Amino acid sequence: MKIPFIKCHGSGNDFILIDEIENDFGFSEKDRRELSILLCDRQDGIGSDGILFVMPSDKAEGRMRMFNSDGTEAEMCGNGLRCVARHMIEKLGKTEIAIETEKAVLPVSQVEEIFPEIDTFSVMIDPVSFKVESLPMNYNGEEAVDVAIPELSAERTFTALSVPNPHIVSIVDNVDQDELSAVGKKANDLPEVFPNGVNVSYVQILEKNKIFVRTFERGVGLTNACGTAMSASSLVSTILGPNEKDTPIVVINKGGLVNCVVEKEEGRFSIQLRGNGTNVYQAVVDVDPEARTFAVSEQSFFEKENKTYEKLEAFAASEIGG
Ligand SMILES: N[C@@H](CCC[C@H](N)C(=O)O)C(=O)O
Repeated sequence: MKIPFIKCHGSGNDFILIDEIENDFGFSEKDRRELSILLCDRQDGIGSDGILFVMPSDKAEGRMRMFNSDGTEAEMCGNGLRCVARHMIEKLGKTEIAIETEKAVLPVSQVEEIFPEIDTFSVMIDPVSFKVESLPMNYNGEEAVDVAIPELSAERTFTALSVPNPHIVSIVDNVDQDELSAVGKKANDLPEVFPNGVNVSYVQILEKNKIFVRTFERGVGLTNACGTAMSASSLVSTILGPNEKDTPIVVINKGGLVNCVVEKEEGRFSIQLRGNGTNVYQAVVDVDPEARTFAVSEQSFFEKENKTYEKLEAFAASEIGG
C-alpha cells in the first residue's frame, strides 16, 4: 500500500503526518497501531515520536488522532496539533479553523510569529482538570497538587493534571535528564497508581514567565518537547510559581521554544500553545503489512523553512547555555 506522508515537527517533537481526508486508505485500528510501531522506529523505521492521522470530521474542518511510537493512542498532542493545524490551514486557505480531537473540538489558528520568520500556529489546550480521576491516578484525595509520590521519588513533589492527556509535573532547581528518565520509566510501570500511564515533566523556572521543560513521554520516552507537557508545566508554574496568567510564558525545550498563555474563565483553566509547525520533507511510503517492511520514495525536502528553524533552535539552546 502506497501512503503519501509529511515528516514534520513541533519543537523537534517529530511526527509522520498521514492525510486520510486526501486518501481513504481504509485503515483498521490494528493498521494504525502497527503502522506506528513499524514506521516510528528510530532504528529500523522512518523514525518519529508518533503518527498524526488527519481524518474527516462532521464537527470541524478535520480530526486528529495521534499514535505514540509504541502503538498506543493518546487523548491529545499539542505539538502534533500545531502540525495538523498548519496542514489543514494551508489546504483550506483559511487562518482560523477547528480540529476535532478525542475529548474536544479545538480552535486552531495562524498567529503572529513568536520568533522571526517562523510561521506560528496557536492551538487551544482544553479541557484541563486537576481531578485525579481525570488522569486517572489512584490517590487518596480529589487532587494531587505539589505532593510526594513516594513510589517515584523520595525528594520530589509532583502535581497531577490532565490536559486532557495525563501529566505529572515537578518543579526542580535543575533538570537532571537521567533522573527524569528513571522516574518516567517507574511511573509508566506503576499501574496501581497510573492505570493508563502518565507523561512526566521536570520544570526549571528560569525567570518570571520563562521556564525550561523536559518530558518523559508515555509511549515514547524522553522527547525533544511535548506540547501538552509544556502547557501543563506553564499552568503548574503559574499556580505554584511566579508566572502570570494571560501573559505569554516562554517555554524553552530541547528542540526549540514555544509560548504558552494560561487563561482562566468561570473557574476553568485552558492554555493557548503557540509555536512552529515545521515540515521537514514529504514522501511516499510503500508498506507491506504482512512482511512488515516498507520503502520510502519521492522524498522532497522543505529546505528553506528548515534552515530558518535552525536559528530558533540555536537561540533556544543559548537560553539554556547549550
Ligand atoms: N508529544 C505530544 C504528546 C503525545 C502523547 C503523549 N505521549 C501521551 O501518551 O499522552 C504533545 O506534544 O503533546
